[in-house]
Amino acid sequence: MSTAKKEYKRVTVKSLVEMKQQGEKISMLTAYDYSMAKIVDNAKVDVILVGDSASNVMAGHETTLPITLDQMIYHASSVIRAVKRALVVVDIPFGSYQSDPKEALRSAIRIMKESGAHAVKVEGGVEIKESVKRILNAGIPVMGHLGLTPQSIYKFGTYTVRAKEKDEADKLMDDAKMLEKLGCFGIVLEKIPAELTKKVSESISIPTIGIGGGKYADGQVLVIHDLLGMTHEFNPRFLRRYMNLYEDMGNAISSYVNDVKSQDFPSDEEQY
Ligand SMILES: Nc1nc(=O)c2c([nH]1)NC[C@@H]1CN(c3ccc(C(=O)N[C@@H](CCC(=O)O)C(=O)O)cc3)CN21
Ligand SMILES: CC(C)C(=O)C(=O)O
Ligand SMILES: [Mg+2]
Repeated sequence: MSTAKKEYKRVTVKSLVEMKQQGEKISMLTAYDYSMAKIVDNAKVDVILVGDSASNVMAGHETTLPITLDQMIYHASSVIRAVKRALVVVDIPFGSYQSDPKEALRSAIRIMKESGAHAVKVEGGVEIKESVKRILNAGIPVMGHLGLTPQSIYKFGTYTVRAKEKDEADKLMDDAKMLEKLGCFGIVLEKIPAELTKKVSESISIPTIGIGGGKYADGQVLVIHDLLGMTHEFNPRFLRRYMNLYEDMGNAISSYVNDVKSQDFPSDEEQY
């Protein structure tokens, strides 16, 4: 859209709001470890999310519920060591902010202090209003997350599209406006109709970041393992795969096994 794009040496929460004002779309991806974060940051992704999806893709759990605050801090510390440019946002995991605002602030402070992250993300709207306020009051930037909120999967039972009905859509709009008013710097909109994303994005001045939220979001986020094709049984419509690493890595590893078995590896040149 805009012609002369500004170069960002370091992306800050202010840069993201500026990008929205300039009509420059925001790119966001997950990373959970040092090596991957280095590649993602070098590719100039604007925001790196240390997502609680680590519970699925790193630990093999079925949902995001089991991952702990200590485990999130471990992932976030590894990512932070690699990152020079991106803004690093960390999911506060399930059970570390829902009980009360003081617990929420304690969890956010632990993440910031022990990992060196730049911001935190929490799921939900009016239900967690006081917690969001408390964290923001401590000077910690907060990103919201509305629509499909995986930490409350058992309330719904399925990962179907959210906010198709008017009452749910109205609540989402109210929640988005509330999060903006409180001072959040952005909101993830997961798996909701594109038209609702459009309405929300036009109604607030902070950027919306979609995952299955359609083309009108101010930015897009995906789980890195999905984009690279390392996950092969996860096939939602919103996912665009740029590689087939599950297959390619499998083939490379099979070749290694064959070379070891056939004594092709190591060769004379590969020994001392
Ligand atoms: N690998 C991975 N990628 C993700 O995007 C992701 C995770 N894990 N774990 C945490 C959450 C869960 N998320 C999800 C989970 C399922 C769907 C989904 O669309 N699932 C089904 C459809 C289910 C239905 O319609 O009932 C699909 O089509 O795969 C979307 C986002 C997004 N997050
Ligand atoms: C899918 C994104 C938005 C997320 O919350 C995660 O990766 O945990
Ligand atoms: Mg998450």
